[in-house]
Formats: sequence, C-alpha cells, structure tokens
Amino acid sequence: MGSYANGSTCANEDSPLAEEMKEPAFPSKTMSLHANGWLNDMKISSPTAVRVNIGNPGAFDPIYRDWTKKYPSALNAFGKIVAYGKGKKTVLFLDYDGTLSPIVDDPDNAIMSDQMREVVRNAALHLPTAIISGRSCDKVFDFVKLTELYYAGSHGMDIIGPIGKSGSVTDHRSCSNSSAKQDKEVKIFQAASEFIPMIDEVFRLLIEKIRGIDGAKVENNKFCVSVHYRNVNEKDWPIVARCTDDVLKAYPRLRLSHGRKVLEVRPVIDWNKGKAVEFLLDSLGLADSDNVLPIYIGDDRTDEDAFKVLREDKRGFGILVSSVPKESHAAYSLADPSEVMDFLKRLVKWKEEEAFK
Ligand SMILES: O=P(O)(O)OC[C@H]1O[C@H](O[C@H]2O[C@H](CO)[C@@H](O)[C@H](O)[C@H]2O)[C@H](O)[C@@H](O)[C@@H]1O
Repeated sequence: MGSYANGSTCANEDSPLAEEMKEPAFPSKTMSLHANGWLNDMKISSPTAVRVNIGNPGAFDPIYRDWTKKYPSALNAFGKIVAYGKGKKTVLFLDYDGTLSPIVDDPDNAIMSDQMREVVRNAALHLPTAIISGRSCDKVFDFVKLTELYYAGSHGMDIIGPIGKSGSVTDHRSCSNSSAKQDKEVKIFQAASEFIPMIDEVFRLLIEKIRGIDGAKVENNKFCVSVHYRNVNEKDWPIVARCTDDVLKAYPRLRLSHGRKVLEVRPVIDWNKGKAVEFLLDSLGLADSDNVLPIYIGDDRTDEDAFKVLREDKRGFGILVSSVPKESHAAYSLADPSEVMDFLKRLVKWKEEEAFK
C-alpha cells in the first residue's frame, strides 16, 4: 500500500507549485487526459450551456438537431425500439446522477423526485431494472429508496439485488454468501473488495490535499473516490488535477477516469459499468439469450463502457442523456431526466399493453 509521497500543499494558488501548474503538465494517472489538453478535458466533461429548449429539444438549435440525426431521440424512435423488443425480455439499466436526478451543485443534494421514483418503481414491476452508479450502493439506495431493483454501485464494482420487500440494502449486506434467500434471490458481487482500505486511505489523503481549494470536494464511494471540481473556480482546476495526481503517484494500483466535473479514482481492475451489465444479464440467465432487449440509459462518460457493450453485443441499445451534442457509443438520445421519465412511462405502458395481447 502506498503512502503520502508529497507533502507540498496544492491549495495555495501563490505557491511555487501553483506557478508551475500554469503550464499544465500531463498528470500521469489521469488516463483520459491528454498532454496539454487535459484542462480542456476538464472543461468539456460537463458543458454548462443548455442548448435545448426543454420540452422541445432542438427547436432552436440547429447543431443539436443535426446531432440527433446520428443519435435520434429515443422518444421519437420509440416505435422502432419497441418493435425491435417485441416478444423479448426487456432489461432496464439506469444511471443515477444526470439521468434519474438532475445535476446539482451539491452531490449530497441530488434528490430524485417522488414522481421519478414512482415511474422507476413501476418500471421495475414490469421488467428487471438496475441502477448502475458511480456512487456507493448505500448512497444511491438512500436516494432511490426502492427495494425492487438491482443496484450496482461504485461504477459496477458492488452489485446487490433484487431486494426483498421486507429487507433493506443494509440487511442484505450482512449476508456472508454471494447469494441468500429472502422474498427473492439476493446476489452480492464485489469486484474489488481488497481495495477498500486503500480507497479509505486515499480518500483521507485527498481530503487533506485539497483542503483550502475553495469549492473542491472529495467523496468516498467505497470502491472509488470522487474529486469534485464543479464548485471550484476554473482558474483553480489545474490545482485540483495536480493535487489528485500527486496523491495517486504513490498508488500504482489506482487510476483516474473523468465524469461530469469530477475526477474518479478507481482500482486498476478490468471492471466497469459495461462489465456490470454483462454480470447482471448473466445473473438473470440471459447472457446467451437472443430473446432479450437490454436498454441502458446514462449521461456520463463512465456510461460509455456500458453503451459499448450493448453496441458490440448487438442485442440492445444505449441511450445517452444529453442536452448538448457529444460523441457516444449510444444509439439514441434523451435531452434530460424529464425526457427519461417520459421514456420510462411509455416503456411501462407498452409492457402493459403487450401483456394483454
Ligand atoms: O454514475 P452516476 O450515478 O452518474 O454517478 C457519477 C457521479 O455522480 C455524482 O456526481 C455528479 O452529480 C453531482 C450531483 O448532481 C454533481 O454535483 C457532480 O458535479 C457530478 O459529477 C456523484 O457525486 C459522484 O460520486 C458519482 O461518481
């Protein structure tokens, strides 16, 4: 296990280190960040400009409208999607932040509306439904509060569910085996258990390191750590990146990925949201079935691993939630969580109608 290698503070903008960071060096662990382009990467990871007219996406923005030719709205293409899924078992995978809840400044305040909760509950009554999030299972469960779902927290590294109505996530956590019986079968899978002490250590070091950077926040997601810079003045973003990189230098078994104004520290293991999708399909006995339509809805770069799996697998679709044009492995798009809600409602209605045929 590594130790804290660099005692210098990153928090003081006037420090020699801050001066050095005006010429951005390539942060060695930020794998998706390119030399001289990494700051740009931080900027584009969460475009703030809303390009769509809510309720009528693309109405005023020809660039967005053009983009939807490549990534058609899943609402407009609904007929096509369900025609493809006719007679098949639909499995629903949902990201949380930015998909079921709008992006907000404070990660602790990313509340899901009661209406959305009801829609997701309804969906889970009709089709196997999983939430796949960068947050820890416990945190995402605290927001979603639905016991009917699968949860894959920490970018898929912590999988639990479905959960019996009389139980809670915590109850099931105490199950020592990988499966246990309650109302339904419960499976637990943790891809990186041995990393928990290391993640705790890095969490503490990062808190110490970024202390003093106004607006920066570090979040412990059990198997990963999120370093948030949404509320940091843009001029200080290089400092956040450098501080994170400084800490990670001593941890070759950890790597960085990039989310929406967040740097995600995670174990260097071959596991991601795409692997979690494969694991869940396998758990449902659908790994080799042609009779399945997996649909994954997500807004983040980390969701791209899942989109890619579905694209290569050719059985299902990724749906990117975005109000700005972005390159993606998804096949369709939705502009924002309110469109996600509309799509889920239509999916449930379609399933109900199908059941009566
Ligand atoms: O996979 P997800 O469920 O999308 O989780 C990814 C990260 O989401 C959260 O951060 C993001 O949402 C926050 C609340 O809207 C926002 O303030 C932040 O800027 C976003 O990056 C969560 O806090 C992270 O831990 C997750 O990894």
